[in-house]
Amino acid sequence: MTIPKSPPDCSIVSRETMEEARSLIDENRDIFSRLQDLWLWWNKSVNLFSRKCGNTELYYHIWHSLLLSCHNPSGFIDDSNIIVDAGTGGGLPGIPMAVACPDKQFLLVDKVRKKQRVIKDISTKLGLSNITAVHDKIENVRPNNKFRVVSKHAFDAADLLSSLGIAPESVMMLKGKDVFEELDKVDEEQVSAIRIDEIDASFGSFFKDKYIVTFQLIMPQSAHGK
Ligand SMILES: C[S@@+](CC[C@H](N)C(=O)[O-])C[C@H]1O[C@@H](n2cnc3c(N)ncnc32)[C@H](O)[C@@H]1O
Repeated sequence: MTIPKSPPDCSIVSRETMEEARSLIDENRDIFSRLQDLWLWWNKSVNLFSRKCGNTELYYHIWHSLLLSCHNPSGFIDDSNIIVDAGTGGGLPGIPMAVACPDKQFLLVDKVRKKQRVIKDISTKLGLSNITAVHDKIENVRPNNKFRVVSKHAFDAADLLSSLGIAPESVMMLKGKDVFEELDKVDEEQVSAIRIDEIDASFGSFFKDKYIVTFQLIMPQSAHGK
């Protein structure tokens, strides 16, 4: 397996995927608008986003998150019904993904207890019964069925892969351009394939230098227990 070292090795997230994610926001305008209100309310007392964060930034956070639902590189994404959001913070990408995929179960994991209070409150108020808030380190999370992991701006790629308590089917991360340095540290024996897709910055400056990185793992679940 070759680990991509620099942007020229990347594919581009397709325009169809970008548009599909944007359409999901339009189709769910009411619930996302209530979500933004709840986030802004909670952000006054719990540090979820920067203090300057407003509706425009939250709109792009939602769009970024939905890209992780819509992006489906052939052969990389499995049919796992459980999706673990590692380092979810205030619920990104997990809450928007749970709105977009009501048939999947989402475990939103964060090691900070007060962030889990936020997730529980928002899930209840929005009626999202497919979200479970998990207050724990990702290292300790061990779903008992096939699962995949998503994560947005929360972990160094190599650190996340080595932290997982048991192996998911795949790991998909939204990352900045620092990902290329992080890939140097990835254990090649842990992954069978890596794919990197650059997000099309012609959709706006919030997409500049953003990448979706997808890993297929080869470690058998039983052999990776810690
Ligand atoms: C920079 S925030 C990103 C939050 C969110 N994903 C977003 O895009 O806004 C990183 C989050 O990861 C959580 N975190 C860091 N290490 C963790 C670990 N080992 N297990 C679970 N959560 C962790 C932190 O508590 C924090 O809420």
